[in-house]
Amino acid sequence: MAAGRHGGYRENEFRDRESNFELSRRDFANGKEDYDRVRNSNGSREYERGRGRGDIRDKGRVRQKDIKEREVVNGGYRSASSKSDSGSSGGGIGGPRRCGLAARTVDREPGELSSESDDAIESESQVKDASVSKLMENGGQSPPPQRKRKFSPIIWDRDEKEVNNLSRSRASMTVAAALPPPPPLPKAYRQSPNVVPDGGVQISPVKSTKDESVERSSSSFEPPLAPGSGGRALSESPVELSPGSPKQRWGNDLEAEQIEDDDYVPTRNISSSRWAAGNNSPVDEGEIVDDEEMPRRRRKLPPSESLESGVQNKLLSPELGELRREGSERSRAKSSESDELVARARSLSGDDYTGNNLDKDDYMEIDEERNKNYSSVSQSDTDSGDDDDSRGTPEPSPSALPQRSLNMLQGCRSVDEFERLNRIDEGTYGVVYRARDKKTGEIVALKKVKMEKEKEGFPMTSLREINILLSLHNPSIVDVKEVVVGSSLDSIFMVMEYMEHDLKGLMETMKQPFSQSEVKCLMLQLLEGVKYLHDNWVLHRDLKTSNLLLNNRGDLKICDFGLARQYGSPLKPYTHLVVTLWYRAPELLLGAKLYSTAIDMWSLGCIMAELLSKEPLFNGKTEFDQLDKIFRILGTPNETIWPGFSKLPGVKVNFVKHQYNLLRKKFPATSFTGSPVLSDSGFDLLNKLLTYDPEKRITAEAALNHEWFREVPLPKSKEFMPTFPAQHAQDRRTRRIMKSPDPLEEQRRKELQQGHLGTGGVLG
Ligand SMILES: Nc1ncnc2c1ncn2[C@@H]1O[C@H](COP(=O)(O)OP(=O)(O)OP(=O)(O)O)[C@@H](O)[C@H]1O
Repeated sequence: MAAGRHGGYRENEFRDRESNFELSRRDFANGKEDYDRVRNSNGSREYERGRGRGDIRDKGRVRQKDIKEREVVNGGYRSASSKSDSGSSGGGIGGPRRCGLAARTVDREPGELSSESDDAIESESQVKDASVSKLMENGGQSPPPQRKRKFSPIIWDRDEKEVNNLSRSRASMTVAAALPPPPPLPKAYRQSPNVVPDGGVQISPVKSTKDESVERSSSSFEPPLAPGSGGRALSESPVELSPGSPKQRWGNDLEAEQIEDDDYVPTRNISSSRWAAGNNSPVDEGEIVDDEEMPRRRRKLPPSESLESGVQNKLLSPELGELRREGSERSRAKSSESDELVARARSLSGDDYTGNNLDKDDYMEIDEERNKNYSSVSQSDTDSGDDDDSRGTPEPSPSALPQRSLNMLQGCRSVDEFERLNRIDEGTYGVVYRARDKKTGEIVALKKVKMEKEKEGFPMTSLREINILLSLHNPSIVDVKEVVVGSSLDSIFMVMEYMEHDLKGLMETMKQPFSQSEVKCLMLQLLEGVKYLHDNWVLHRDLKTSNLLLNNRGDLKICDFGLARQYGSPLKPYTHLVVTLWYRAPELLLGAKLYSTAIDMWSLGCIMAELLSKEPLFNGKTEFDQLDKIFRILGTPNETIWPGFSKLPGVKVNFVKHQYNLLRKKFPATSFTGSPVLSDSGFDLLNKLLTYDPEKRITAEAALNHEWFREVPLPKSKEFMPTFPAQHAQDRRTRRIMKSPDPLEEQRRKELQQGHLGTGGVLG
């Protein structure tokens, strides 16, 4: 399938009248060849090469230019001290090798690095090329010549009543037998399955995505570990460490009181938890939690096979387990309760579970009534509500769930060990606070799981998010350090690294959009994160600018995995109501029965356009309006450019036929009107991300290799990215003037209207 993925794009995609001839001619002449060259180019991973090494000569040169130009760019630039933070993870984006393109200094933007010294540091780079994507490739040296998407995309048939009924009946075991086999994730696997052209599965050795160099590079961004901090890092920003007045104490000011009220949710007869019963009083302010005691409890798990082997071998992909194990201090520093939580969260979310490994004594007694209450966890194990896990993923028996759900939180620290500084934002699934770890002084973000909408148990979206985020380790994915609990078991917080901005909020404050070289820097990081996700069988399904965090060191990180999903695992119907409307792929809008990683790539196209123009590309108000906006800009698709289009459930009437692709008008090569300019190759990438046919849409890996990243202006180094005043003191909600419609709200509305699950699609 992947083999033909991009083959037809150039011939079939609409182009606007002006650019049509030129682009088509170029594309026809060079299209396949270009693409193959880009895809297969050994020297094409320049960005990754550049990561973590920093070209000193170039830096010096560019810095001077940077200083001259800093006035003209949004925000300021980091101080020299932060610039010198070049040993950091990734160290900044090195200048890609030009592969024959001669970059003129005059074409460079501030912070853009030359690739002149690439050769000189090549050998070093081969050691340091630690990005996960690189490591997924053969030998860590160069991409394999024909890397394909690993597994057939997902996949379901919403219309098949039989399937739906079976799903709903949760007769998972029997249904599973009739379904396609799961991705090969048996325990012993240390390999990643790749689809080969003949459709078979090719097993290629998988490298740990968290090898030492990754660790080295990522941890170099981290502040030193505090002695006795359990490996947690000290605050990255000492300014934040001003002693909090009593008013600042968590749950102590007015809002906090309110929050604490909110936090309090009846504990559903949970009486055996450490917080509810075992240790009745919540941990007092200032009280030091007995760190010794908690691990002791946890260690009842047989270490050899418990969570690490049981979970990590089975979950997202074998690599992840290795990642976590082979890690580094940072990985080890993660509390083992997180591991336990992962395992248990997984058990709750229906993943295969090695619960037998748990020492029975580790469980607490739970009466039958609790069992009843907690079986709702299983009931609510749906994908955004309308799908069902039962098709093939064996679920733990309801009677097992309560024990696990209770134990899952045992051993977690209390949220009282954090001082709440301010509320950052509130999303669909949780409120996010900025807080300070009282022990270490580290500034973190705490995402409180929203419970109020989940009458029937712990929200599965949150379990999934916790589960996935604790498993993923990549410089472009926000790091979840641990999970802590509030005054009741219903008050759960994810402790994340704190990031000063999200891109949506940031762009709302910027006077000018990001420059091309800045967009390249951001897109490269984003693509690396998405490639890592897709390589590890995860679809994000809600990529948008508000879910992309940026810190003042130029690091971009993907957050909000509430809608994320493993793909390739045995199967269940997935909702098409994922991805916030503005970033939602046309196949989802049209109710396609199959979807896969390509939906994330469409979102990336929308994000790239938004970064360049500072405006959302398609800001529809409804699904229909969204499609209409897309068709007006890209042309109305048809069978020629998108085979299978006419059979999509949503295509039940004739759409107005917009004949041309007008995208180039929005992003011209040159502009006198202030429109964002984009070179031919940049436009080519944008077009490939916004390709209608998901089979032809570009993959994250191919996008990373796109020539746009090798041409001038080169990607700006992270350390030369502009800095912006931290928005932490503000509630980001107040900055959010426009917010794209929320997919879950939309879903609820639809379900209410329909009274049942429709076939999906705008007209379906
Ligand atoms: N680690 C973090 N550091 C700083 N801010 C963060 C962090 N994580 C999230 N935020 C802020 O909180 C906002 C909401 O977070 P998140 O998207 O995870 O919540 P959500 O409830 O899933 O939101 P949504 O409604 O977008 O799905 C983000 O847009 C971002 O502004």
